[in-house]
Amino acid sequence: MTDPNKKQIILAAYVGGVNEHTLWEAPGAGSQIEFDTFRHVAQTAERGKFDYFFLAEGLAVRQHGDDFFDHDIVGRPDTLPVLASIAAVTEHIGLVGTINSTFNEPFELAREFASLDHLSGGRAGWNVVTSFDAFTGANFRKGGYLDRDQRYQRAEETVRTVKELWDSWPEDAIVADKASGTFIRDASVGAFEHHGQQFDISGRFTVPRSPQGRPVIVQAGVSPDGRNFAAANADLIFSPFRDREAAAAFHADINKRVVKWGRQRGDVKIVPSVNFVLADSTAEAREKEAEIRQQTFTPKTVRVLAEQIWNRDLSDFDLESEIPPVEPDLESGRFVNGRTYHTDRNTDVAQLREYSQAHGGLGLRDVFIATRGRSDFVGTPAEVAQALDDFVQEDASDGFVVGNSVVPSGLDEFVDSVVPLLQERGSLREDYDGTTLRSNLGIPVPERGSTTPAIYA
Ligand SMILES: Cc1cc2nc3c(=O)[nH]c(=O)nc-3n(C[C@H](O)[C@H](O)[C@H](O)COP(=O)(O)O)c2cc1C
Repeated sequence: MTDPNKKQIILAAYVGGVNEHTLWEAPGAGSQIEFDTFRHVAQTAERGKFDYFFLAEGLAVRQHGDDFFDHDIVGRPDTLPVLASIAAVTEHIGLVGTINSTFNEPFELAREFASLDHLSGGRAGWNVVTSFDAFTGANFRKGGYLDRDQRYQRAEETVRTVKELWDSWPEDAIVADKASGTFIRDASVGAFEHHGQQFDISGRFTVPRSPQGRPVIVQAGVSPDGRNFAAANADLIFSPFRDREAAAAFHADINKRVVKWGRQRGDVKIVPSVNFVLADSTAEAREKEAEIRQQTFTPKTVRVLAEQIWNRDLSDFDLESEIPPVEPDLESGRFVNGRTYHTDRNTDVAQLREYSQAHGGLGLRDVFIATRGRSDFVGTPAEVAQALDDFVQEDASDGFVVGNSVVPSGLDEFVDSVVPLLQERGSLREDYDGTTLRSNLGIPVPERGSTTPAIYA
């Protein structure tokens, strides 16, 4: 039974594509691109009454020297066809896709998500990202990679324009009266006009108002600009803050910004990305988690991560037994093409050396195993259910985007063992109460024509 005195936990199932957290060689791991993989995760999540199924987006293949990461190719199919196919084999679960706002036109985005909303009966959501892969822009004729303020300027106007397009059809525009031969009530439906800094467009929008009116808007990005953009424009934030203290600080900060931008506290739900390890006893779960870290940091992965930090070829060094005794290359262009490097390379290397020395001269691989890639919720199902519940009730978040290192079968045990305990605790629905993603999330449909404050205007 849901308990009216408790916050209800939002749950999403995450398929992020293959990266160093995905144990693609594990016995339970399947293809990262075949339909059955996505179907399995989505249907399992729906069995667990999750709010939505969630896909990340990677638009460029990461490169390492002259080599590329084969993982990226087999783990990043295009988001929208996957979600549309999943709409056909699920009934209730929301379908949220990550799409970059720099490289797409509002007209295309509005059409795609409104169409998904129609096909799924009101279950579509768009995770608006601006991307941290600077080299992504090289794939596109227009847009390129923009500075952060420009990226968010474009994101804001893109989202505003998309909402205008979604709102261009009134709910009652289609009459479809066979007797009189009247299909559309008023010949002006769908008319739009937007004249802004980024877009100067006018015409007729081609997709009638969709079941949610406006599909759910999600955001991921944590700079002050990203936070303001989300606070003013989004319904939900996909957050990277999984540590309780950092998550609570982020939750409080976002809610302050939400109020600053004229909305109500709680209008923007925050869901961090988390993973879990379950076993019959705490000790067993910890052992299993340590084993996963051993498997995660394969020699190949360690070398790529190290070369990303050092920004140079490290093939002459034995990373099993030493920390490379060379300094990072601060001058050359990026040796590993992937995520923009945000922290200071010298500081990162100094910290790795310090940890190694403090622990009897560990090699780099063991330092990574000891310090990185820890799972967030480790224990028995009862321990994990309690920890998840406390996290939400104490306002560190409003729910979780749950991922697992084994795709697609990793989610099964969570749904079979943790979900019933959350339901028993009164923090998770026993069945879907709404028919749309918005109604299940408790996020009302904004009034047609309503606007959000413009931060970058
Ligand atoms: C939790 C999280 C997930 C993200 N997922 C994606 C993604 O799937 N694809 C992508 O291109 N960018 C993704 N991003 C990148 C963000 O869109 C953003 O560009 C990046 O965090 C830098 O933004 P910031 O300057 O506001 O921090 C993600 C960011 C976060 C924090």
